[in-house]
Amino acid sequence: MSYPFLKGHGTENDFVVLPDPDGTVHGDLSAERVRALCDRRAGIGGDGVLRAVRRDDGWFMDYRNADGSVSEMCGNGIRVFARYLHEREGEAFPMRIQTRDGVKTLDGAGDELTADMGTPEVFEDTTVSVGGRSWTARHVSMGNPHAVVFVDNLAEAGPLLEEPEHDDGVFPEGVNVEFVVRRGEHHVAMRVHERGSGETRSCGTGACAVAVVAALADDAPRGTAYRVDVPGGTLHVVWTEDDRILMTGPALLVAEGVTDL
Ligand SMILES: N[C@@H](CCC[C@H](N)C(=O)O)C(=O)O
Repeated sequence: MSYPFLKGHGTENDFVVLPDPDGTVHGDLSAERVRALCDRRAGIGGDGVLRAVRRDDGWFMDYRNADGSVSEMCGNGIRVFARYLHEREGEAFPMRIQTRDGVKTLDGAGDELTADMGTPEVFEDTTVSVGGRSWTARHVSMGNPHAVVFVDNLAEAGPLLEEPEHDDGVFPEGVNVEFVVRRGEHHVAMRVHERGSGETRSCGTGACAVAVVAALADDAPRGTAYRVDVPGGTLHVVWTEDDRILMTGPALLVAEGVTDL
């Protein structure tokens, strides 16, 4: 069976978009099909899949990681999803998109879009380890789980070929781990190992979690804008007076076609 797809990315966190307005094309999208689509040699290639399903009350972003697992939210993905809805489905900004972490509002013009990512939850410190080396990490939820580690050098954690070890009691469903350095005032850079996708070029929810931890460490007033550099570009994050996280960054559609994968 052939079906349409598009390919897009936000700061080089890349996704296969699957239009499935009636929910009839992919049914219960299998983990096996997601893995085949995301395969960078035998498939289209991507860090995840964004399945677009129209519900009675609006569009739902059915996000899957490259290994076929489900996540609550994807910050770069939702900007790409909004770009798709705007350019191909005629949806106007601001637009509301349903996710497993509730409804998110997307707005913007031109190349950059802003996502209202909701209210962060900050928990106790925890520990993550790579290659026998351990760091203290701050546990932050942006709907999905993050462990944020400040380091002296982004190379410190090595190549991140495997999921960092973590406390399964704290993160029973796994965790996204960000390693972060300071670049200047309200300016940080990060690497990420994403749950279900490996080391990627960017993570939007991760950038939000990082900005939250940096703002707390800086005792920064609400409304302070943080620049977060990732290997694939730059995101800007603001923690607002009303306790919401606004993330701004690029979202591009770069290809489309049909596949029978
Ligand atoms: N790349 C995403 C996060 C995708 C989900 C994550 N891997 C998880 O399992 O929680 C982003 O931009 O936020």
